[in-house]
Amino acid sequence: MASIDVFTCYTLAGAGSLFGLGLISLVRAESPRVRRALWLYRLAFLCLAGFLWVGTLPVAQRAQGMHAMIGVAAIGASLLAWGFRQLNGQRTPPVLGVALTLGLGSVLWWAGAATSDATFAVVEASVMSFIAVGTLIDQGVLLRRATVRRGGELALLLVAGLFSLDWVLILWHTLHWVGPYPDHLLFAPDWLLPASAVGVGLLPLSVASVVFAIVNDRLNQQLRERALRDDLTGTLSRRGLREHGERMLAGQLAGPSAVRRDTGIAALMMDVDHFKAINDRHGHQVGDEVLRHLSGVMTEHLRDDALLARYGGEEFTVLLPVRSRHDAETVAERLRQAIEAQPCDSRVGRIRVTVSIGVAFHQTAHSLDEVLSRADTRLYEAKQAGRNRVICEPLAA
Ligand SMILES: Nc1nc2c(ncn2[C@@H]2O[C@H](COP(=O)(O)OP(=O)(O)OP(=O)(O)O)[C@@H](O)[C@H]2O)c(=O)[nH]1
Repeated sequence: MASIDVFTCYTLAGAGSLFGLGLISLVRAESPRVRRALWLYRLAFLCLAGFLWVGTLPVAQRAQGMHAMIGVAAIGASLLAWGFRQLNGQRTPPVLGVALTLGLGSVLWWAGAATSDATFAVVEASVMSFIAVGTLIDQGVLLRRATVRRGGELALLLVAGLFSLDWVLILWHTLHWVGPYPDHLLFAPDWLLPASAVGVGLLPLSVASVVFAIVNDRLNQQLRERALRDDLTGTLSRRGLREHGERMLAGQLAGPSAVRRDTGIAALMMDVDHFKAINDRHGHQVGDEVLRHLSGVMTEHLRDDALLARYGGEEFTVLLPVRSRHDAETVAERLRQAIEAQPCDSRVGRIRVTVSIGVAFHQTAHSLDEVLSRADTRLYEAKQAGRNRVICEPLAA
């Protein structure tokens, strides 16, 4: 005899799904993609909440109730898998998602109504194994491709792994089953039954809490990122430059801004020439347009590995990995020329802008403040020398 009543676990699964529904409804997301994912999770938990109904049926009606519920549970599990894809930015065409989800549920309802109990059991175990293993593979591939792996996503992968293992074992035992048809419909030997039942019971609970944690974690990340951005231009703010810049200097940035062993870092301090005159002549709003235009031109001409920040009023800073002093000077000169060549098409017409740039190099043991201050000194020299030019610190500096 199994030491645990499977129907108690089904009731737990139903209650856990309702809890999950409540938990997911508490999450607020800004991105439409995440909002769609949350709707898929809500629908999934609504389907799985049907287990609560089965748990409360009189014993004589439970088998029939389970036949109906297993189709709904397959729809729920399929929606969970679809929700995870959506959460991770993978586009699943809605037609495909709906067709697969309803298709799997229909196969089970058809098998429950039109085939023998033994055939239904095999179809049930096959469909659930297909969803579980498919989800596991899909999540594994998505996480392998992801640039950042966080604990929440790995926890979800672990849940999918355990769920898959459970269903593959159930499938194997169902195919080799001899004996009467169990009314709880889990074809597993006594040693596996409690684990499978608890697994079914805990799946919605664990998925709901992990998804809740993932979405909240991303929201916090977004808020943090926003705090590091400048509202007007969308470039890094001074605080953002400090945070990302310190990490770039320490060689801790991953992705395109990672600094390789053979590269140094150049700091460019750039100031718009006679910006006050633009404000005075056309007003602050046009001045703001010019600043947005400048950040657009610079973003266009900088590689992905550069950090661009608005350091203050009309002063911008660029930090970028370079192989040599010559490279840094080339990048700075390219930016200066691009800005000079591309006037700002503002509401009052075309406005020509030039910039002065000071360049310094990061050497080991130099702090961010120190290297920025050296670049600032060169910027001052560029202004003194007549503006619209690049001045680079000499090699020995
Ligand atoms: N529109 C706008 N203007 C700003 C902003 N922040 C600072 N400013 C203006 O930028 C101007 C900077 O002027 P100055 O520091 O005198 O320098 P400049 O006129 O560019 O002259 P040089 O730097 O010497 O070439 C000031 O008029 C500030 O009010 C901003 O966010 N938007």
